[in-house]
Amino acid sequence: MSGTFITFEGPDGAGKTSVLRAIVERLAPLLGDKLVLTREPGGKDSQVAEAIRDVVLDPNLPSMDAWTEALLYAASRRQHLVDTVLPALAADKVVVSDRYVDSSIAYQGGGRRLGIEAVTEINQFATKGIMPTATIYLDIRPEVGLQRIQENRQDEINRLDVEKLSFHQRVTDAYHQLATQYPERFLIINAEQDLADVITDTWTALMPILGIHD
Ligand SMILES: Nc1ncnc2c1ncn2[C@@H]1O[C@H](COP(=O)(O)OP(=O)(O)OP(=O)(O)O)[C@@H](O)[C@H]1O
Ligand SMILES: Cc1cn([C@H]2C[C@H](O)[C@@H](COP(=O)(O)O)O2)c(=O)[nH]c1=O
Repeated sequence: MSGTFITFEGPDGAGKTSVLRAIVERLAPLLGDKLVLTREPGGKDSQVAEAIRDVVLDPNLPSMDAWTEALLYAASRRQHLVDTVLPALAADKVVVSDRYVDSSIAYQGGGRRLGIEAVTEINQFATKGIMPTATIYLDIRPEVGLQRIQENRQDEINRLDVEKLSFHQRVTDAYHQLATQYPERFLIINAEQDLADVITDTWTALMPILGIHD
């Protein structure tokens, strides 16, 4: 793996989509076709991973078993790695992914209470241990993120958005545990600030990783 792999993580409503849009606008003129923006579950140019996304996020499938859910996320991740991430890294590109393994550990390990170790193990199998160079973590209290979603969002509400606050609190607790465990990889951004400040802090954190000088 010779390129740079950056992931964005955070609870629902943290602002990943909004921040990523602004960061990509600034990065695109600098990196051109060296920049690959993708997301999970699913992913750019990954038909199979996108098909799994449709199933795993479908609000009409409330009977889905929690382990089935964890395995589907891991399967989607595997396919996305093979189709998109690994070829781009091999071509020395910068891959920016909206969510990756940490989401499974936080949502399925913490939120669904499957346990951090078990979910890490499933994902080790799926990814062969490929981890990002850096992870931007948009830190927000779950109640603030959920309120943003309720107040503002126009797009679809998925199976996890409708979970209770206690679920989202466990997700956030698991993220904090990961941030403590991997302090060098996790770049923590205060996502409760105004969007412009969140974007500035994210850009400042990314610059040294990407070798960009203002
Ligand atoms: N810093 C901010 N302050 C206030 N509102 C914000 C901020 N960042 C994003 N929002 C708003 O909150 C809502 C959720 O933002 P966004 O979709 O970017 O979050 P997200 O992390 O991608 O959410 P999800 O993971 O649930 O898709 C949007 O309506 C967006 O305009
Ligand atoms: C990768 C991944 C995602 N999730 C959850 C987290 C979110 O609620 C949705 C994705 O929605 P987004 O708004 O498009 O980010 O899926 C998860 O539970 N486990 C995962 O591994």
